[in-house]
Amino acid sequence: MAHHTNVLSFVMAGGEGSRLRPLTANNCKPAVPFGSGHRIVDFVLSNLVNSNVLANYLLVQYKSQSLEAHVQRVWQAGGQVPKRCVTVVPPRSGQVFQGTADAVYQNIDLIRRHKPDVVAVFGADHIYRMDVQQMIDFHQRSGADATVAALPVRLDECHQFGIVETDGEQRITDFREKPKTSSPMPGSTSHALASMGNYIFNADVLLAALERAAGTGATDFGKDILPAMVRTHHLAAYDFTTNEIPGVAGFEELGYWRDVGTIDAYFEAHLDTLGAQPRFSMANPHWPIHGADPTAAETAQCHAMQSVVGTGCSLADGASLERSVLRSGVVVERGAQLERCIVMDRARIGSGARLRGVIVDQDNEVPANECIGFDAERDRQRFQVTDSGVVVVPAGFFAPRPVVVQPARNLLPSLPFLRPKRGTAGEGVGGLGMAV
Ligand SMILES: Nc1ncnc2c1ncn2[C@@H]1O[C@H](COP(=O)(O)OP(=O)(O)O[C@H]2O[C@H](CO)[C@@H](O)[C@H](O)[C@H]2O)[C@@H](O)[C@H]1O
Repeated sequence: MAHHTNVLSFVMAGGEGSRLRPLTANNCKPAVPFGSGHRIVDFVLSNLVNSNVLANYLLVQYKSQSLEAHVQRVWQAGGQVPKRCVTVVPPRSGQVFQGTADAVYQNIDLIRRHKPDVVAVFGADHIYRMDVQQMIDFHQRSGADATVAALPVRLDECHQFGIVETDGEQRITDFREKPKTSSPMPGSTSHALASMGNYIFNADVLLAALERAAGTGATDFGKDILPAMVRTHHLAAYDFTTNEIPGVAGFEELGYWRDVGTIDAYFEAHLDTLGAQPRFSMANPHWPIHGADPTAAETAQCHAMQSVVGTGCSLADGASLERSVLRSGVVVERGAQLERCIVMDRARIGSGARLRGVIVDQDNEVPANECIGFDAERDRQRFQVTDSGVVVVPAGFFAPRPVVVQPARNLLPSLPFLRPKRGTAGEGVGGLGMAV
């Protein structure tokens, strides 16, 4: 039965995340922070590990340093999750992953070595809960060669997704990657069935498909492999809306799933997690999202005024928070007001500052009485502002004051080589992400 199925997973974490700029200036997309203590990659990894899939390979390439450090701390050290349940795999030196299928092809030896029954190929960029075992059960029951997880999306969003058509019995009859237009799915006038970028393959089918594709320029599952497989194989669509997660509250959105590929989608998904009756609750003990510092949830976190506050934050008298997320070590000085804001680790908000609809990235000390999010014209002159008016203060914009090491003045003239270049100690702090 499915629970004894040997599963190997590849999690695709090599995306550049260009539409999340400037948040991806120092992080790849899966490493971008989410909520008060997580990173985006924690959702897919929690889903796999909670589903008892314990052999997971995370395929990385761009700006993967912060991702690797995070995976090492949370997913390899043991503690919250079984030890070494995730292995990070960058391309071999001098190589790049040309696309998702090429990334798996370059690691085909892992499939040969593990000899799994099925291979799960999952994206790393989404906010959701999913019991992967239920998808594997469905895959095996339907007798498919490969199964694509799918859910309805609005027709005007179809150009962002792989769109599947089925015969009504969950067998895929057509797969088109990001089509300009789509027709609605049966029984709907407004929605079509989209691929979530999560696939289950029978291992032998995947091996053969990758070998066949190699050298033909077919490098991507969505663009090349799946559309071709529809004609030669039995492909099934797994209906994500039937996936059942324990502990989901009645007020939450059924089948919550968000592609946080743009700043607006990323910002909205944060708001979805806030309040007493969130659309998506971060605190479900039956299906935990691992990755945050455990003390964050227990001791330092408070939900006052529909906000979350990460570990080691400090809020001065009269500071006010509304529908906001503070990550760890954030300082909000006296009288500062934050409304609908995401403040990244260790940023400081000066006294009396007023921020509304703002993402403050790391390495910022917002000056006292600064005002952002109230004057769109002025904001646009200084910052990136999204279509829905979210302002992004990039890392290092309000550079923290460097720590100046006082040189021993009387020694300097005779020992010029000791003269600190613009404050030695400040270099590490002030030197980060200073391009803006
Ligand atoms: N060269 C590479 N090496 C390793 N990892 C890489 C990679 N390039 C991208 N990735 C990762 O693979 C996943 C898919 O990203 P892609 O950019 O390939 O496709 P996209 O998300 O646009 O569409 C996909 O996901 C949507 C759902 O969001 C589907 O509808 C659509 O059919 C599907 O192609 C992401 O997690 C990304 O980080």
